[in-house]
Amino acid sequence: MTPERNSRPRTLLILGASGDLTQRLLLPGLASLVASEVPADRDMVAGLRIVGSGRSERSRADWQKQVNAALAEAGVRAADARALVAAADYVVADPTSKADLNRIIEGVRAGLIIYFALPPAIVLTVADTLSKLSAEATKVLDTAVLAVEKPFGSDSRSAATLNRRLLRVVPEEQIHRVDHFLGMATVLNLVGLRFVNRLVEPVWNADNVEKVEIVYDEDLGLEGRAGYYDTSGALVDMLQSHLLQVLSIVAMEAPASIDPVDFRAATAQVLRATEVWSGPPVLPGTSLPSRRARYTAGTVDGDARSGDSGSGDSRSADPRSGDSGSGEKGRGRSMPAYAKEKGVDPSRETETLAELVVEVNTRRWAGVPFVLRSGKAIGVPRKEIILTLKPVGFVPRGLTGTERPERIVVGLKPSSVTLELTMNGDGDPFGLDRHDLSATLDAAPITAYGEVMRGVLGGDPTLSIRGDVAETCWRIVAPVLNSWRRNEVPLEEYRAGSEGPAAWRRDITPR
Ligand SMILES: NC(=O)C1=CN([C@@H]2O[C@H](COP(=O)(O)OP(=O)(O)OC[C@H]3O[C@@H](n4cnc5c(N)ncnc54)[C@H](OP(=O)(O)O)[C@@H]3O)[C@@H](O)[C@H]2O)C=CC1
Ligand SMILES: O=C1O[C@H](COP(=O)(O)O)[C@@H](O)[C@H](O)[C@H]1O
Repeated sequence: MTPERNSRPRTLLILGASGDLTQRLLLPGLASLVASEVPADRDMVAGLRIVGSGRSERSRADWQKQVNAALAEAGVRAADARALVAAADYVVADPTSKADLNRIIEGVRAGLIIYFALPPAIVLTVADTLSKLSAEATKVLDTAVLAVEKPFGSDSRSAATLNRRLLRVVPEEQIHRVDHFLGMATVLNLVGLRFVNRLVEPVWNADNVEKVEIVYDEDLGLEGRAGYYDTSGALVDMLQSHLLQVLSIVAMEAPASIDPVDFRAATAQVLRATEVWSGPPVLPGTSLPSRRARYTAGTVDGDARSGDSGSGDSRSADPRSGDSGSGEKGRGRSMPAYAKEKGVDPSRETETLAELVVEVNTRRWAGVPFVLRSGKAIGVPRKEIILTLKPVGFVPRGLTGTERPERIVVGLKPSSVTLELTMNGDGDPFGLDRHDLSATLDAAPITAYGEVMRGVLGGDPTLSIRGDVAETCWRIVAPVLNSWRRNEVPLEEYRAGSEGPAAWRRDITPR
């Protein structure tokens, strides 16, 4: 049975609608489609019934207000929002209860999309519950699409189990494994940048590239998400999922087309060839291919250059801010030490900053280290991909200032592409300096989650993670998770608002 694509009316059932993901990302993503100037986007959401569900008591009117607020925030005119808001409904239900799910799903008369906006720990139970529903509900599920968030399982085995159990509910083509980094405009732009530009395409390989860094450093802290984050940490939250997906596009061969089969085969090939780095040390100060650290108290104010190594000394927090910490976004915020955040179990040794070096064992990339890094509470957020190029084979005698390598820097947020070139500096034509050729891209009108929703609602799996790939990503990081569990890699500290432990700072190529 094929999913009912774009058949209208359809019902989007969000399980866990009272949560952070729904509020901050899913509804704004949907709203960006409604606000889109592209008719096909608006078409995708026209006639949609957005049903929120959760155990929390909540009224239909409250939910409609929340949907309406997201639409208004995206600039949707009240007249255009009216039908969607009026059709929106909220059902108090436990997603692990058969009776509750039967009650909701039996009533669905049109194409059903179920979005699991739920803590990863209960996803398997919910999948199992879905596989045991009444005949009437099961009939509705026959054509349903299931959208499942990351992290998908907690290791290769549990990911394989989850795959099998989801397949008891719907076939693979109706499962959408979400990774919103694949919906980021800049990540998708990599495909065009890499494969269409004569200047870029020929240098994108081990003959020309010394090192690739994929960095996603955020100034945000825990943001009240201890329940989830404290059991995952930076490696699982960011590297195992998002950054490996970015790597798969950075390193893939040109697919024959950008249809889902070709595109996903090309990215899967990269991840199947990816392993923890086994070559000579890449991260200075350690012979290991990974490092981890967590933040101590500090102030995130954007001026991190004087950051220290994270002594755990809460005196570095800004006493004037009166801010209790990471519950808010923005700058100039004092943050408590991660270990003192509400809901954190300090004995878990959860890392908030992780670095991992991997290799991609393909003809194109063998021998090139790929450094993945992501941290929270970092003073100067950096979200970019940096390709450091190898020096040219010959430099005419007399040219000076050629030591600094050229780089291609792709900004993930904000979106930009910069070619860092060596050219003549002021005055002396043969004394060279670094100059940037930079293009800043306008913010995409469709958010990354809007792009995800486009795929989910449109039944297009191009940006959905294949089931086997979800398992592969765990295989890649398993040796690191194991060595961290065995305490072979020390958990270092950095002050919130700094750039990470002092000893690490020089390693990520400075801008
Ligand atoms: N938040 C984010 O920034 C991002 C989140 N994600 C992913 O999205 C998913 C959801 O994240 P998020 O919204 O932050 O999660 P939350 O912790 O906010 O949980 C979402 C909802 O799930 C329900 N819930 C919690 N525990 C249970 C339980 N034991 N049984 C049944 N329902 C439960 C709660 O609703 P109620 O109590 O009303 O039932 C809660 O509001 C996760 O997989 C996460 O990794 C992905 C990218 C970003
Ligand atoms: O999935 C997640 O992503 C966000 C970072 O993505 P962004 O689009 O919000 O910048 C990260 O903060 C969060 O911890 C993680 O769960």
